[in-house]
Amino acid sequence: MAHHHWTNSEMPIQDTFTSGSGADRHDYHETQLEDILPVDQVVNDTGENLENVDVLETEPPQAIFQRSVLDAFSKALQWQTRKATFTCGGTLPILLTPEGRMKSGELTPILNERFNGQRMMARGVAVRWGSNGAGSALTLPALDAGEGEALQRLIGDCKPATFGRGGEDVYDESYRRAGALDTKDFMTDFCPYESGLVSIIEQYLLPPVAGELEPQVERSKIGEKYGLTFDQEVKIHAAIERRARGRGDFVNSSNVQPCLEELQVAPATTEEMFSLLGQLDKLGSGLTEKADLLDVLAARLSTKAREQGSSTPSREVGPNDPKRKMLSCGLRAELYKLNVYSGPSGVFKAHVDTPRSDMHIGSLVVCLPVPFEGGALAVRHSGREVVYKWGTDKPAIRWAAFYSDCEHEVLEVTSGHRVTLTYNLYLAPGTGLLNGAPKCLDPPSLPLFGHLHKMLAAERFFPKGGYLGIHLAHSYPHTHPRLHQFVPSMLKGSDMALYEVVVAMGLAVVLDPTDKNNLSSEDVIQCLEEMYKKQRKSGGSVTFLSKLKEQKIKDGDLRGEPEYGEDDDHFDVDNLDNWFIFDEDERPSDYDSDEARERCPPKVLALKKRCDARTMITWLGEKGHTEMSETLLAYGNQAELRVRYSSAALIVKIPRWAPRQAQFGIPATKPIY
Ligand SMILES: O=C(O)CCC(=O)C(=O)O
Ligand SMILES: [Fe+2]
Repeated sequence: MAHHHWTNSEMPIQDTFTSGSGADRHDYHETQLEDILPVDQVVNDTGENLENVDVLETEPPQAIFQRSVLDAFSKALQWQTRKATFTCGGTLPILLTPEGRMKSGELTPILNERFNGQRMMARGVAVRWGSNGAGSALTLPALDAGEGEALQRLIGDCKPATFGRGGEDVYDESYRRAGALDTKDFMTDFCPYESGLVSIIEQYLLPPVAGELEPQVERSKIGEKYGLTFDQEVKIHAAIERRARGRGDFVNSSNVQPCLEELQVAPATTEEMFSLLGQLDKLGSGLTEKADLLDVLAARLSTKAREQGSSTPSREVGPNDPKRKMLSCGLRAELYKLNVYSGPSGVFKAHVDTPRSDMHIGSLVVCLPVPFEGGALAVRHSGREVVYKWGTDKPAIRWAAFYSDCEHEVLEVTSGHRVTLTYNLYLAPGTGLLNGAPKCLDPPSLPLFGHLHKMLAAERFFPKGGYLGIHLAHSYPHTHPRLHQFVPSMLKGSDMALYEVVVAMGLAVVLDPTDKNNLSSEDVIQCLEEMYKKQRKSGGSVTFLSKLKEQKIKDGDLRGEPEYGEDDDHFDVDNLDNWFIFDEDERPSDYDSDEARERCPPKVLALKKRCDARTMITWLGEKGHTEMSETLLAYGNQAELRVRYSSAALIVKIPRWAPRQAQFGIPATKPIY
């Protein structure tokens, strides 16, 4: 077969421009709207399937249909991000000029604009392979006969591609007919970060909280009612569900005790246990309602947690803790293989990729600009399918990413060569892998470090110590109703730099959301003081980060309480004294005292505490976003998706001069690093 390669005349520039906006951009098959709806929610135009006759009388069928479609859609957005978007893909057009490929760095903004803002590759993709002294190089798209020959060589140098079956790598042409190179045998200058692919995939495939990649537990009101953490709620549901199989709304009463024991909330005495069992199964029918059991378990678990107070298990996030997943907000793409599927019968039948670790969440396939026919990539999840048809007749890089548990398949390549790079996608702490990961960044190199160091080394700067509140420059979005704690790994740009510097200095710091009244959490000062004490005791900042994390995730954050001031609407913060029923001279020094509790509504006390905390803090900078912007996608009165942007501040404890002198008291003339 004569090798096909692109020439400049075949590929005029104008053509390249139009290829991105025409039909060619949508040549993958998109899921129909009906596919999104659970079967029982698909309603025909006449509304015949609807049970609710009342609605039928007052609303035209069309409106009912529309509403149910939108309802289902917004539900999907809310709870099933994971299912609604299981894959995404796109095109990176390669710009060819009459002179051939452009050199890197020659793209102009005008060209970008003409291309609908879509990113373009101005240069080809280079691949180098072969052993020492016998290496070859190739740039794709292949523009002349020489490059065409090099491509043939690359294909010839690939090894037959195996795949995993029954725990071992096997070669079976009826299942996979392809060639492959290992990462140790080739190099490429294609970079999924540089081209913007990783950011795009992060945006589409990473849910707001990566913990949602875990199987979803239907949210119950119970968690909120009893102030349970997410983990506690999951445990309760799991304990009950495991014993309720096939019994609808009930569990066998004989299962109540095992549930209580599993959650370590069983009554201490037999009498108590009997009374509890009697309470749950009043009729002695042998069946207990799930809802009742849920309530009892939740109540007992929450009481127990309260009794144990601050001695609850550490919330530290270790390297193997599943919470690490929740705190991840970035992706890392790791090059895995170069694959070649050649016509007429290159194929990889339906399979699921082997998970490489528990942080492995998906795969990225990048199809290099080599012409071929057939060879579509089909990706499936929950009975839905997206087919990427990439038979490239234009020099472009096509790509697709999908979750690990998606079945996928490369349909038969009928002619040409389908050359792909595959990447494993891993959850990572955040853009740039800054926080928590071994750092390549040296905080003293940040200009801020010098500034802050100078301040701390001056005796006249807070000689008696104090608290510094620094408003963050960016605001941070939250879409999860409960898991909206701030984590350092979310921080962007200058905020991240500030945080890194403060931590590197060994200062006690709290990352705290501020509400619309500009108030911090009520225990922010207490939290800083505890942290400072612990640091002094341990004699340094080595364990500092994990300590911070431990304290930062507070129960309130996990409880889904309206943390950001919604509830404070009833209180006029400036005139709080109207609510505060003590006289000036008889104010209790301790808000937690019994006296204070007796005479003040708890909300007022908490608010007062926050107001007072505020006056103890010296504030720097402007509050980033003065109001919470809320995007509300609501239809009817139930399902809604909210994105909240919240401001936050870093609150730093400045130690008194004496301890500070020991730490920072170097002469101002001496260079800092
Ligand atoms: O090359 C492709 O399109 C995908 C290959 C694949 O599924 C794999 O390597 O696991
Ligand atoms: Fe695969």
